[in-house]
Amino acid sequence: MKLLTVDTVSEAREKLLIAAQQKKKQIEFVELEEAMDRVLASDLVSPEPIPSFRRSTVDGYAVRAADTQGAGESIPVFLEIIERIEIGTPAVRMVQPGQCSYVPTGGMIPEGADAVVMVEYCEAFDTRSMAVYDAVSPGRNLIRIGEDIQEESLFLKKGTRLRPQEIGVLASAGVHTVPVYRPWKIAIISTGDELVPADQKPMPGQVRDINTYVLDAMSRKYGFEVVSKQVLQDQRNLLEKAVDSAMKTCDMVVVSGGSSQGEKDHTADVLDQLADPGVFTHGIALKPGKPTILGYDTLSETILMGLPGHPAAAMIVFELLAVWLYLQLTHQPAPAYTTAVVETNVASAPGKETCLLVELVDGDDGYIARPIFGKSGLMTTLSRAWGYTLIDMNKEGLKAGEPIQVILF
Ligand SMILES: Nc1nc2c(c(=O)[nH]1)N[C@H]1C(S)=C(S)[C@@H](COP(=O)(O)OP(=O)(O)OC[C@H]3O[C@@H](n4cnc5c(N)ncnc54)[C@H](O)[C@@H]3O)O[C@H]1N2
Ligand code: MOO
Repeated sequence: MKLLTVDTVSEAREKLLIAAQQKKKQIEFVELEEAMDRVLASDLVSPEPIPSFRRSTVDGYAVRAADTQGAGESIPVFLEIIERIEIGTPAVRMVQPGQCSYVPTGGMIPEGADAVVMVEYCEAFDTRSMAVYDAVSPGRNLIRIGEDIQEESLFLKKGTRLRPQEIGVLASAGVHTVPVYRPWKIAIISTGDELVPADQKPMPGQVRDINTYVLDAMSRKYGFEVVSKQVLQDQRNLLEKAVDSAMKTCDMVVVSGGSSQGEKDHTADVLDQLADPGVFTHGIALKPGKPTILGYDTLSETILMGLPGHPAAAMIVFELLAVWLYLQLTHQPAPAYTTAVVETNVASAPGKETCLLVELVDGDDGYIARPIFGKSGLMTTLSRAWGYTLIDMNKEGLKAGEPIQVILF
């Protein structure tokens, strides 16, 4: 086992990124129906404008706007009807001055016309002409060519997590096979002789397993594919076997517990022994989260992560490192944040970056961040938190009223 110095969060991130960039490109194509929640792996440029023809947004009469000037509720202008355009078929006849064509909602605007008057403002005068009671300006009640997506324009950026509205954009642009990042396969291993599943009543000295559930939920929230979840007794050979087998199939193996200095804390040794080059960080200048372990195996291209057993620390480290790394590599934006002023003075750990959990309450000039204090073994602190702020390791703390950035969970 190498002697390792403690890294700052940004040093640890940098090392993780360098390791993960060695992994092969991970792009696959999925059918549009399967693309929801996947992350786009290429910038998408439309070869054609959308819509490709001018469309009416109402049921009405396509007119030359200039012809309607002076029309009003009691003063109609009279226009000759030259065509009834059907939805889904091209408009045939050009609208000349003094003429109009009926057009349904979504129908093609004929040549010559530059606006549509809604049927409510039109009255048949005789079989061939229409009294129009509304003055419209050019462009009224129609969608221009390329108004949704311009020809040759970038309409969806690499790194976009596809929501239903993006599925709609892809459908409109005719992208039915979508380039997306292959989700990282992750194995979650929790260690501890004291752990029992959530559906069991713990005996004295035992606790219910939290981390497996939280890490599974976090992984799924951010789009990892969870391939295995195991809870192991604190036995080195069991951990070796589980990590060795997970490395064969996974992009990331996360072990919670056993990261510290106790007699049963084997995680760092095991990860370092099984991987090449192995562990590159054991200890981060972060509170909570100090005993974090990070490593990489070149042959299997696996990122290895040992998380502190304390549940709040495990979740925070996973968010700050595993999620951060995955978002970076898939070009996704960082989690959303808001600004707030901190409600009270807060002391921070000297020489360590402090992750301060906060609730947000409404103040006169925006949000007030109310700190949530509590040990990293307590899970409800995270459940109450709207988000967190990172206090720089060179700062002594925060002063009441100081503006901060709150990264939202
Ligand atoms: N002498 C020292 N002791 C400790 C140090 C230290 O620097 N010197 N660091 C403390 C800090 S900070 C943390 S965090 C923990 C990290 O410990 P481990 O990663 O070795 O984790 P464990 O000892 O296995 O567990 C710690 C704690 O968390 C509970 N736990 C573990 N796994 C789960 C789980 N899946 N679900 C729910 N709770 C879990 C476990 O029961 C312990 O209470 O070390 C400190 N000690
Ligand atoms: O720093 Mo440990 O990671 O609280 O609880």
